Amino acid sequence: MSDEPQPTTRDGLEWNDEDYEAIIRTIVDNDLDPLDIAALSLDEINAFSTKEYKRHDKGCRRFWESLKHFIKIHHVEILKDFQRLKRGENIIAPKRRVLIDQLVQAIDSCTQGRDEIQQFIENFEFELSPSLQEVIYDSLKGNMKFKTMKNLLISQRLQIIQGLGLMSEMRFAGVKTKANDELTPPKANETSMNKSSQVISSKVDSEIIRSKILNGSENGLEKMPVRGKGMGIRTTKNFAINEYIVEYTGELISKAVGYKRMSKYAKDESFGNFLLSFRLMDKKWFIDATKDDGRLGRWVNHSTKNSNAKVKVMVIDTKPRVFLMASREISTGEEILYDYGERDPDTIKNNPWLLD
Ligand SMILES: C[S@@+](CC[C@H](N)C(=O)[O-])C[C@H]1O[C@@H](n2cnc3c(N)ncnc32)[C@H](O)[C@@H]1O
Repeated sequence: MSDEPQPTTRDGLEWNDEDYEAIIRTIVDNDLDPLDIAALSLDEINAFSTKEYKRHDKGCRRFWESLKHFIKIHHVEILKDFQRLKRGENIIAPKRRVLIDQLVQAIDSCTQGRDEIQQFIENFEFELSPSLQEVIYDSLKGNMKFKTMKNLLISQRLQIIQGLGLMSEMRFAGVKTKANDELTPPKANETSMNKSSQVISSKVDSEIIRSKILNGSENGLEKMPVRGKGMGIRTTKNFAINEYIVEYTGELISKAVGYKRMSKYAKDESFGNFLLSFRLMDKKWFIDATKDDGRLGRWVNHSTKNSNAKVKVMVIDTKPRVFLMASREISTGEEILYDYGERDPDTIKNNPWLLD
């Protein structure tokens, strides 16, 4: 029996053969890894989207639904088509345009959840390899029917395809929540979901960031004492908006291990508060920077009102790397500050500096 996909409607969603083929052919011609766009397991996608879209309005539910289908089909068929082309066979592509149109309409009809979708897309700006970004962008830009999507991709730097999962819910986890020093598990960070999207100027940016992370770049920063806060980090050069600042390095640990350490550290103030939690693929992770590795990320202090940096994640060689990026222009001599994302009233009551 042939394993060719049937050129029929699937789940009521049709595809445009030519665009799909263009993408697949470029993947093959450029010797790209199709796993770049099909790296997620269906279980992960299902778990994530089922949970997430419940929280959104109708339009946003459609967005998540459509995105789920989109990636689902990529999983099964892109890999098959890739293999077919490698064998010199033709692709019999299913029709794909309608699905993309549905995505666009879903985005357009979103109301309350629109910011979250924008944030979602922004969070993926580093997830696709630059070469693949170009492939997808080139495939989309020639087709006026994709105008809305195109504009969105240009302004937000695409990331619709590999998508689901990198909802970066960052916060420091070890903040004491009660007088008896118990800790509550971190909650979702609503603020980070609502941060305004910033245009990333070009695909080159993600390459630069990747290389800065790999090189351990800490240019333009110095550690200094800050009154009432212990140590902090300030700039020795100007930073442009969206410029990479520093990686938050430490030990990457699972949620379970993270909670154990949180309890342990809460009992002894000498451990400080260097546990940062984030979400990736619907799983919570922690970076434990308790041990001073000489890097500067762990020394950056918090501000809700005057932050000039935001937390981002880039997956490099399957490992999530958390880093700070300038959320506005930063002048020489300014302290780097970002919002730790803690919103629990009890925690804030016991740590009033969180209102800064
Ligand atoms: C990741 S550490 C940052 C480095 C820290 N300042 C130090 O010297 O160890 C987080 C801790 O810094 C302190 N901190 C961060 N932001 C602060 C602020 N805005 N005001 C006062 N203390 C702050 C709190 O004690 C917090 O638990």
